[in-house]
Amino acid sequence: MNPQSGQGARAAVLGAGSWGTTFAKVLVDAGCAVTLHARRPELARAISEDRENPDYLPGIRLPKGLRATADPAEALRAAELVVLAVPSQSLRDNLVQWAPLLPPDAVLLSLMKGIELGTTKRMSQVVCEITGAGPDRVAAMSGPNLAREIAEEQPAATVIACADQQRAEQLQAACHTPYFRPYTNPDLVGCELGGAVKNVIALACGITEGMGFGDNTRASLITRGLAETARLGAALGAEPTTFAGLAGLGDLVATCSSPLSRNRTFGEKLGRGMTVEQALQTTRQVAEGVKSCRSVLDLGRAHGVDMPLTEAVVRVCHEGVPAAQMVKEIMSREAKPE
Ligand SMILES: NC(=O)C1=CN([C@@H]2O[C@H](COP(=O)(O)OP(=O)(O)OC[C@H]3O[C@@H](n4cnc5c(N)ncnc54)[C@H](O)[C@@H]3O)[C@@H](O)[C@H]2O)C=CC1
Ligand SMILES: O=C(CO)COP(=O)(O)O
Repeated sequence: MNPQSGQGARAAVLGAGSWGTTFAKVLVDAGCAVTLHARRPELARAISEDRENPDYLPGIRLPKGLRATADPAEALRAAELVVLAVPSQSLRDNLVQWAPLLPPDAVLLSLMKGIELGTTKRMSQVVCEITGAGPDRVAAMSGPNLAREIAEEQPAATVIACADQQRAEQLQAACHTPYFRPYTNPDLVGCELGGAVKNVIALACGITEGMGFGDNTRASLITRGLAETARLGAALGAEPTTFAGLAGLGDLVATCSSPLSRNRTFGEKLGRGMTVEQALQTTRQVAEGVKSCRSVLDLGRAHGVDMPLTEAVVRVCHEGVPAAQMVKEIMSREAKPE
């Protein structure tokens, strides 16, 4: 990648779901040469030839310059920027297969918002572990970025987090378009935690929405959700200001409020009385919080951080506790100062 500017970079986007496809379009619109990797050849063909991803972004016209392939080696050939956009819990398996194909100096950008089950690692930590890349080559993007709105070119901002400021600026230039405005932030830990925990809080918001509660409930959950995210961040060395920014409050507000959010929608189904299994059967795209609520809680416990909302979501999603009982338990916790 051009050391001064990432503009015009040769990029591979791995994962042709709703966000991978949308971000591939952003990169093309910003002037990059992009190849998108889809698992199924018929989807790769539809993206390249019909210029549509009918499974994940029906009705969105994709740019002419966007090529897609089902062959990861072809996507990765000579890539300077490699974008990872698969579900968090499948990153490790996917990356083990892709690692031998990665060009040695490529910059690796994670779009994922989750914490790995079992290891409690953030996605950038998994990327470093599997690829051997140092922190100067690994970045994460996070912010209020509901894919469909961005695919429709509705204005939005985001954060590119990387320990190396020059790298972050390269990536910023690589994806800056008239409708997509990236900021940089050196706080990778805070940005990744913000993205992962907001999915859990969005599930909680969906659950209460499904039970018929209104805006006071949602605002209370967003605010207390932010408090527990910031507590976790403090324990893990994140910058407190990150949580007041796009990757913290910004993403929480968007995800907890939008009917486009898969996590909120999933929660709504639980709040209306579906079981997790029933809700999963009606969900095609990933709702990361359903699995990550457990790894986020494990991470909190490992660092002695109290995360009552995350714990409540784990109890509803994985311990069979009815949503109404969960609300009662949360509301009757010991009274304390804010
Ligand atoms: N969709 C959105 O609005 C946004 C999503 N994200 C994050 O980006 C990441 C990717 O999300 P989306 O593209 O939305 O997900 P999606 O569910 O729309 O697509 C997932 C993609 O990963 C592929 N994949 C590879 N291995 C897989 C496996 N083992 N199981 C299931 N799918 C597999 C699928 O074929 C598909 O192309 C997630 O961590 C999500 O939280 C972040 C910002 C916005
Ligand atoms: O991360 C997102 C918005 O920033 C997308 O949220 P969902 O995964 O809940 O759809």
